Amino acid sequence: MSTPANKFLPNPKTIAIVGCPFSGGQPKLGVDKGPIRLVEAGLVNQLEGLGWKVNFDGHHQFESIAAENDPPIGILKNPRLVSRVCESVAQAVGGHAKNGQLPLTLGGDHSLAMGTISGTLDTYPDACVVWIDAHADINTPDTTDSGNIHGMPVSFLLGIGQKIPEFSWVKAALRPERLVYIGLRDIDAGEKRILKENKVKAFSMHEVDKYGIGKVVEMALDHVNPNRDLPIHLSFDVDALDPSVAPSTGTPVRGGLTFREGHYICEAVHETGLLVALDLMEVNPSLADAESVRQTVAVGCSLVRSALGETLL
Ligand SMILES: NC(=[NH2+])NCCC[C@H](N)C(=O)O
Ligand SMILES: [Mn+2]
Ligand SMILES: [Mn+2]
Repeated sequence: MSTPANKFLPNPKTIAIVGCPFSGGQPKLGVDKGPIRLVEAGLVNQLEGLGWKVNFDGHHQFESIAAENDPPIGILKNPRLVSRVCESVAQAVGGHAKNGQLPLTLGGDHSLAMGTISGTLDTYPDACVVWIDAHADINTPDTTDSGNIHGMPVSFLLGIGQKIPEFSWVKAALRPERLVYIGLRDIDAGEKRILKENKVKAFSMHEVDKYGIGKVVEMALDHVNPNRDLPIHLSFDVDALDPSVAPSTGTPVRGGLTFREGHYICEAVHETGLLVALDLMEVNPSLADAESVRQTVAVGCSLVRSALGETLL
């Protein structure tokens, strides 16, 4: 099978897998095993089967980055570690993108998107971000209740909130009008205010129920990519799916996307021919029974395949 045209990638179309066994942006062990399980499930072969050339030379090793002494900054946990890991992920993703490859980042927790999206914007400054999640991950150092940085990457990318010198490498390169959310249903009070103040477009599960997923994706793309000519970075947190579909994740929230709604989003993004980078985050193989883990890993692989060209017919 050959994949349809992509407006930004040269032939042979190549995926660079950036495996990120990292859990420092949140407190639950096991999310660092997500990328290992996704690759073990056969993801590389599956993508080759869709006609891609796939570069994967092992998962990133972040051990050497481990911060010697990493006390909280305010209530932010593991701040130096998260910052350094994300900086190295930004370099990896940016490097692959500059080489004309499509970086596929496997998380790991969603703090990593601070790195992936920085890398994308470094190469494609006009790129828009489609963020699929139960959560907005837009807390600032002042608004976070948890101190978990996986709840904060978007605020760093937008350059809002208190500046922390340890994160000074993050350019505020994302413009609010280039960001859209789908799937939200668990937003902190401070985040609601931030979304309003910055006029960030968000389609919660309420809008998915009201309009249906087809219309929601069309409206989302109309907002961030009205002429369908800008590169797209798709950042998919598996907890956007309903916990009955993807149970093995650290912060499940009921009332989520169905299996088909999640896949439809990926298929529709693929159809644009504009996808330049993809994240699949927050698969945690330690948080459920073996069958739930298998189900979540399988759904993760199939979301990735849909975004990269698998079709039903
Ligand atoms: N990437 C995620 N799963 N994020 C969950 C964030 C939850 C909460 N809003 C927080 O700031 O801690
Ligand atoms: Mn989430
Ligand atoms: Mn998230």
